[in-house]
Amino acid sequence: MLEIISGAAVKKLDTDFIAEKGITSHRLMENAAQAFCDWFEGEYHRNDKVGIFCGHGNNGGDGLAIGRLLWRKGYDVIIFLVGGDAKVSADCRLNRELLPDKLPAISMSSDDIAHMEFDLNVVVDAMLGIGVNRPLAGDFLNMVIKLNALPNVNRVAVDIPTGLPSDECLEGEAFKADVTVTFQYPKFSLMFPEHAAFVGILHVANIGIGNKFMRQFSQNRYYLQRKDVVSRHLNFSRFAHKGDFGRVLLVGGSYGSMGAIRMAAEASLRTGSGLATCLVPSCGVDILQASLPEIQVFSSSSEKYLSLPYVKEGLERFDAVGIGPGMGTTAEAEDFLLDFLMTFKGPKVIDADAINILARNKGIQQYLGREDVLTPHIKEFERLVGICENHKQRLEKALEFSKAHGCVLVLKGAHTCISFPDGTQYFNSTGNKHMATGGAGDVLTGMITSFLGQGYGVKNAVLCGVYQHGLAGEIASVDKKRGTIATDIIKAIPKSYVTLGVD
Ligand SMILES: NC(=O)C1=CN([C@@H]2O[C@H](COP(=O)(O)OP(=O)(O)OC[C@H]3O[C@@H](n4cnc5c(N)ncnc54)[C@H](O)[C@@H]3O)[C@@H](O)[C@H]2O)[C@H](O)CC1
Ligand SMILES: [K+]
Repeated sequence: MLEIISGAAVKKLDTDFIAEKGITSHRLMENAAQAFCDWFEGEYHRNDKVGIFCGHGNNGGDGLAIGRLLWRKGYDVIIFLVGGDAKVSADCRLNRELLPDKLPAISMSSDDIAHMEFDLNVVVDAMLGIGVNRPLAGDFLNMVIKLNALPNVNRVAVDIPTGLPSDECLEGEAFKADVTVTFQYPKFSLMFPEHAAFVGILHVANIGIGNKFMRQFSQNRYYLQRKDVVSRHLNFSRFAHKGDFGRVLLVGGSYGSMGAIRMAAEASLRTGSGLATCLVPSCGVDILQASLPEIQVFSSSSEKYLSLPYVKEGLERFDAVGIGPGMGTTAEAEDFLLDFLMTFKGPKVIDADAINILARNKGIQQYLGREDVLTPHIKEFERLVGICENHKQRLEKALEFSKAHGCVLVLKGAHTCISFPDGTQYFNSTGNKHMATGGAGDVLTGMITSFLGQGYGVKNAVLCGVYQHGLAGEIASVDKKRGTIATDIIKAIPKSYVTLGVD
């Protein structure tokens, strides 16, 4: 599991690593530059005009080494040196000295920054990295504003966009990257939605520092990747029958909002549940049976409202429950929900309106257990805990909530953050902007419920569910882009197993 450590710890991390390996800091910078170039070669052509904007610290040193390596590979490179007379770091100086004579390198005066015209296809930002310690001003600020405004260029940030602090929220301006190639581990602030427009697509480049070195700086924050998920999947024997894959119950729906529960149910089947049942008000029975013949439907006696007594006796037959999608927040829905949560003690995913209802109730702890998973998006989350100043505070409150209530909290969004009562937080690496579409959350509810029902422990169920939901979204959007809708994500769930090599 890849650690997300603080920017402040990186200096010590580097020192420990190079001491143990008996290499120089210059060698580590060369590794970083090489890792960047390996990625770059897969993305850009030799005839692209590449401008590399280098500062005076080690981020600038990376940029210079990148320039030298790309130039040797035959790329059309120009180096721009930004930062005037500021003190140059030792490795940055060494890389300035190593620049081949024929590789053009221009020192940018304030006047150049104001007036120079650029003819570039790719802008590589290596002005400032995680050493940034104040808002941008002067030459750096003017350069960033100018580069952000250039039309028709691809913008790539080295390690972190210039101006973004690694652990805090941005104050002032920063470079707006289309892609950020970050070294070794994603910096904490790259996970904040406020920074999405600056970070662009995130790529993590391995520069060879093993987890062993990172672990001593652990902050119990992890970046969830493919390799962490595959081994968490259960294997089923060829003699398995449908009961072995779990019976799940999806509870919710109301007049005009029956699609949400239908999507959750279909997602649970596509994730592998043996049997899926929906519990809905009776106005939903025909809709669900006609649109999803693979499920069973239980209904309350009421046309409009969910009720429990009718099914109370049969609840223990279900291995897991997903509750909330489309349920509404009426007083009737509230009575039903609270009664249901007190009755069914098995693992549950609590989503959407079920969260909104819990948010207006005091003492919600009594309704939540260690196998329960809440899946709010940001607005639902703030109904639970109050308005937050920024995402950093939201992440702190998510962890506090999980610890205080002993349940799992999945804060949805780009880099969905999963908080566990043991104090750990996991940030998801899959998914993209095309998943911001109505019903995507219902699909996630169905997927996590399915894994819980299949007998996955709660940690594995949530990590697999969140990662694979994002992966299915990526697969679905390959040929649909902004036309991707939630049912496309459901259809892509089987392919996500294929991609992971899980049968
Ligand atoms: N293990 C790794 O991840 C490695 C990362 N590397 C790269 O090194 C940078 C961090 O380098 P550092 O020298 O510490 O910091 P910067 O290059 O970001 O620059 C610091 C420099 O800038 C001054 N400064 C700070 N804020 C401002 C500002 N707003 N305006 C002007 N100047 C500012 C500060 O005082 C310093 O003088 C990391 O991001 C990676 O890119 C290495 O390659 C090795 C391995
Ligand atoms: K940078």
